[in-house]
Amino acid sequence: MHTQPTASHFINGAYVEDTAGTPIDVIYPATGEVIGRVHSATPAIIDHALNAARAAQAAWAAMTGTERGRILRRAADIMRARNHDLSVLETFDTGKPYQETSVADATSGADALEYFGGMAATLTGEHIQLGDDWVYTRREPLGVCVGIGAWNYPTQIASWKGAPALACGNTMVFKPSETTPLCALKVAEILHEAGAPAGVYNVVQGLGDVGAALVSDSRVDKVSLTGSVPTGRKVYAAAAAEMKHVTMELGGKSPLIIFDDADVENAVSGAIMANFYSSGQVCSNGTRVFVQTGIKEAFLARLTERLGKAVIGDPQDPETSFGPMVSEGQMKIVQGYIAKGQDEGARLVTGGARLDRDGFYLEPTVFADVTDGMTIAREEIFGPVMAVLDFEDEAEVLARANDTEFGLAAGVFTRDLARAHRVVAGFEAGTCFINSYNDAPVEAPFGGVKASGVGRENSKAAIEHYSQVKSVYVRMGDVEAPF
Ligand SMILES: NC(=O)c1ccc[n+]([C@@H]2O[C@H](COP(=O)([O-])OP(=O)(O)OC[C@H]3O[C@@H](n4cnc5c(N)ncnc54)[C@H](O)[C@@H]3O)[C@@H](O)[C@H]2O)c1
Ligand SMILES: C[N+](C)(C)CCCC=O
Repeated sequence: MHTQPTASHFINGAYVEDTAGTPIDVIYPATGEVIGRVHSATPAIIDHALNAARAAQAAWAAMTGTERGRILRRAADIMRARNHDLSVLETFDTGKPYQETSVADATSGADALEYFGGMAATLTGEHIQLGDDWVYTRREPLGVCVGIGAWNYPTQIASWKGAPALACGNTMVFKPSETTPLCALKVAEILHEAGAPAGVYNVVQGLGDVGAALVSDSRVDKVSLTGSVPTGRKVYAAAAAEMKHVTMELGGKSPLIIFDDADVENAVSGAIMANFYSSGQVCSNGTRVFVQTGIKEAFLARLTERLGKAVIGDPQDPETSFGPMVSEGQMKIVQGYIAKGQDEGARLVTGGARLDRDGFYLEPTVFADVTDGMTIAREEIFGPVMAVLDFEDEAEVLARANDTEFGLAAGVFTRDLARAHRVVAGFEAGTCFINSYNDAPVEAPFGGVKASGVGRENSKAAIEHYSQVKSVYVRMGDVEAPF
């Protein structure tokens, strides 16, 4: 099958193999078939990648922002031109429907490359006049950045981390999730085809042990992780031990509040986008759907009707709108949560079963009459399971929405815009939506508060997390000293 990569790793501008590393099978989630194999990075491969990134960094940073930006923008153009092939690969890697990958993955990666490519030339310090003396600041790169990815958006994550890092003059070693190792290799290939010098963007494969080895290496200046909260705690602690910079894009259990006065059709569309896109495997999903009692039955009836229209099947078929879980393991985790929901007394409105076909397919599932203490209302499920909770008034629902260790995202549907802004101001969440859900344009900061993360991806905010400011005091006259 054409998904077999040329080799496991991309280092110093070339594909590299070391078959001494543990084999990692690439499994197509729609069939369960093994469609490729990579090898986990050995210590020699990790060493090679970090040395390459270290060696390339000074010359990359010495280029003008215009030159670096031109390369990133060229990479964006190549990525867009290859959107079809990259989307097919993303679908093999993740099982997400081509209908999604063709509009949301390589396109989002290209947006990041284009946006930060455009911004690279504008990254400057400032001048601060102090009488005759003055201070100027230099915006400098951090050095070598390590990116570690989750499996739900492999092309997007590799690009969202790589683009701002490279724009600022850093180099990167990226480790994709072991579940989806293929797409990041293409990102590396494209960047180098666009003119990125050897060593500027490298990819190594592996499980958590490879990630941990990268995080604790003294050649690394910054770590950006997309992953679960438990992994985030470990990575943050390891990075802190050496005072490295971090970005943590972690999990969530986000609230979506639907008031009685909301447009039902839009609220249902928002709830679908907040729960069933990518078969529910989205970090920012609004999986605690608080519905005001006056609209509840109309909402549930229309939601069930709309879910009946999901086209579940071969994810490479452009007509398919709902695909499998990424892996058998993830499917089993989600099945465990569905069973827990039933055991704890939630009402199964629709779905709940595994499909009788090859691959890791679960039905879109909705539970109603969920209460705050139930496991499905407290833990991140990362699958197509929506929990609908009742509420009566605004103050009550806001307090319940915030009663969680997570704080990635939150949304509200209402026609009363004053209320919408008031509710959003009260949300303890980093990424919020009014009468919409899960939009993530590159121009907007994306990230979480509380246990959901540290730092922001995308937008101008990301620059703060991939650069540091040096302050230079310039005295124009004599120096006064006490003795
Ligand atoms: N906030 C966001 O932007 C965002 C985006 C996508 C996914 N996520 C989160 O990711 C999770 C799902 O992804 P996952 O199951 O791949 O997460 P995970 O935490 O299991 O793994 C994430 C990555 O970390 C690596 N890793 C594991 N242990 C490590 C260690 N000790 N040191 C260094 N690296 C280590 C893994 O190999 C993988 O590449 C969910 O919680 C989801 O919410 C967050
Ligand atoms: C672009 N989305 C759909 C909001 C996904 C962002 C990454 C989280 O999983």
